[in-house]
Amino acid sequence: MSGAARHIERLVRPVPDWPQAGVVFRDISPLLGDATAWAEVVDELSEQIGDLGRIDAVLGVEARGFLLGVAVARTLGVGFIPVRKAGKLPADVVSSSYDLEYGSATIEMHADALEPGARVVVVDDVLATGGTLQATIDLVNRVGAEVLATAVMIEIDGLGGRDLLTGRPCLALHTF
Ligand SMILES: O=P(O)(O)OC[C@H]1O[C@H](OP(=O)(O)OP(=O)(O)O)[C@H](O)[C@@H]1O
Ligand SMILES: Nc1ncnc2[nH]cnc12
Repeated sequence: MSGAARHIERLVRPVPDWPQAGVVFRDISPLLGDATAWAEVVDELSEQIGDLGRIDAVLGVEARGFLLGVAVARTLGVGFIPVRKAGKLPADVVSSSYDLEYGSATIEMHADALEPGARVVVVDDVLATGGTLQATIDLVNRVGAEVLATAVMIEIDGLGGRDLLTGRPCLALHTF
């Protein structure tokens, strides 16, 4: 197990039956509060993304995807593009709706956020059903840019996320 995976195993708190019965919520708050562990997680994911070759930007999905995505973008020296829940971005947007482990949502990206042909990586904290990452890939495709890979700290096994995200690498530091 890598150093980052050990930190994730130790510092991500399982909360049973939240936000609804049957879901084990993986709370990253204790990990965010540990500066050394968080730095190692950000550095390890950034290194794996850096190995994929040149990228033009990192995308992250509101809200927890912002925390990791901004840190990874800064580490790699590329820009960060926010993908937000519906109704939050002020200029023209592209939208996509999806289902996740405990509900459904619509996400949006500014229509002019990416040049056609841009090569990006989408970063999030958790991969569960894959609905959020797949909807983000759809947004990127709609503006003519390319998702080289998706990258998460935590993959939740048994929810089909990895099977949904075929066609490009899906990096994950640890699986629960
Ligand atoms: O693979 P999926 O089934 O799509 O689930 C993963 C998504 O669920 C969580 O976000 P959530 O929508 O709960 O929003 P938050 O970041 O605002 O807490 C998590 O941060 C991922 O974005
Ligand atoms: N079980 C879970 N824990 C944390 N975030 C999630 N997003 C979707 N499912 C989740």
